[in-house]
Amino acid sequence: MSSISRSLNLLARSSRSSLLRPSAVNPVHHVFASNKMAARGLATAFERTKPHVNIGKMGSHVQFVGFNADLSLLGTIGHVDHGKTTLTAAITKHQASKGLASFLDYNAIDKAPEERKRGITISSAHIEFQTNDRHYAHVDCPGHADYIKNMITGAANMDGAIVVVAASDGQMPQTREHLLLARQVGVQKIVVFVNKVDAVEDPEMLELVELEMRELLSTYGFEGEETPIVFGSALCALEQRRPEIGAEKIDELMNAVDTWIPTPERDMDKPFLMSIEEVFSIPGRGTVVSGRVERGLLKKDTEVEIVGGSTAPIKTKVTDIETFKKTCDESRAGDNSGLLLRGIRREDIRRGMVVAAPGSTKATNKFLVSMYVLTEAEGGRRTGFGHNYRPQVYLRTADEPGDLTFPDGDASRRVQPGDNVEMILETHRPVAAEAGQRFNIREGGRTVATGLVTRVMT
Ligand SMILES: Nc1nc2c(ncn2[C@@H]2O[C@H](COP(=O)(O)OP(=O)(O)OP(=O)(O)O)[C@@H](O)[C@H]2O)c(=O)[nH]1
Ligand SMILES: [Mg+2]
Repeated sequence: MSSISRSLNLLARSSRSSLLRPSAVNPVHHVFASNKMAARGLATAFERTKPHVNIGKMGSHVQFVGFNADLSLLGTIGHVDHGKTTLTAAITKHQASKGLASFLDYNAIDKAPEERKRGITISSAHIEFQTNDRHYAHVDCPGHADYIKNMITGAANMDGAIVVVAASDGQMPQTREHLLLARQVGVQKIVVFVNKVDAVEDPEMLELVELEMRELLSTYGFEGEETPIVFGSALCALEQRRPEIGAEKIDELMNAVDTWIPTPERDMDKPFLMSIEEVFSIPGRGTVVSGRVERGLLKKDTEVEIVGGSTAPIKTKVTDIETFKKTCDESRAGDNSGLLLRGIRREDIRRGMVVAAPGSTKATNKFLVSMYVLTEAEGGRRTGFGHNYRPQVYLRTADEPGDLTFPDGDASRRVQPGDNVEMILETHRPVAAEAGQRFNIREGGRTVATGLVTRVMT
């Protein structure tokens, strides 16, 4: 058995590593995990070993070959009565006329009130449509706390959202609340649909709504200046009247969504990243790091960076790769690999750092995060916590002391088990993480909260 193999065997025996992976610790019931919309997230994990598994599951959607690779998850958000459900129905109707969706009428989307009361808001999510470029799963967002919890703790990331704002009212309290919600569930890109333009006479009113929306988007950390804004009438589109503000505007909206919201990349297509679980020194050869490859592909004799621990990455080259006890020329997403690093001393490397394609990730220690705080029944704390809470943060294989504060600095505020909360997380040493990264907060052997990085702050 070669020396790298020995390291990998040790790795396999160390249950510590896999146990601490966010997905494994997460005791929260994932509604999303059983949902079709999680298909993309799950598929990336399954694809490599069972390439056919998802196709059978698609049922009536078998015609959408490559479903999982390019499925984007979208949501409609916005103030009550501004037209979210009407717009969703109008989109399915318009795309259905091109053979790109099945039409769902308003009532099929707007589920029964008792269902809402029980909080099964996710069941309204079985909306799908295609554009010329993409396949979308769509949620008519309820803005319910359970839903936010599912998005924070679940496997699926929402790729983008359409915020609907009625031209007749302009932005309203829930417009703001839902933008915050979108940020909390990790949405990075938003498209605005200014609805009900049929009910507005004065073009200056539309300009005002646009101005206000751009400002509001920037306030919530979205790209207010560049965000596409489409003016139209969902009702006209649904009733097939006045195509210049109806059907044509749905086309414009679909175009905006296709171009502004990035296509989710498959793990294999992303830049290489492996979070280090173990570090070994092999006499006569050098330092080997091992772990599970999260994304991308690495060939032998390629330059990489070791990121984490400090802000400056360590540049090195991988001179040998071993996967599943065999020396090989490459390592790819899903593999457990050992990588031999040129000219690196063992003491310079620690578990929790990542091996990444040069320039693809940075180490930071300040993040805006969303968290779901576990209840005692879910294994969490009995009592809440407040400003300056200092737990242990588990992010990928990193395990760092952290400091949690409220963005508004309110030292009197407390978070209770069962809450969704937005906080600023500062880790003692910088860690490699991007928006969308999931992590866990633990203290005294229990998981206190599970979270999602929504913005990198430094
Ligand atoms: N004039 C006009 N009315 C519209 C338009 N779009 C929607 N409406 C009307 O606005 C009302 C609310 O529309 P919904 O689609 O239910 O609004 P919603 O945002 O889903 O509302 P909630 O789910 O209750 O938050 C309905 O009476 C719609 O017919 C439009 O383009 N023009
Ligand atoms: Mg609605």
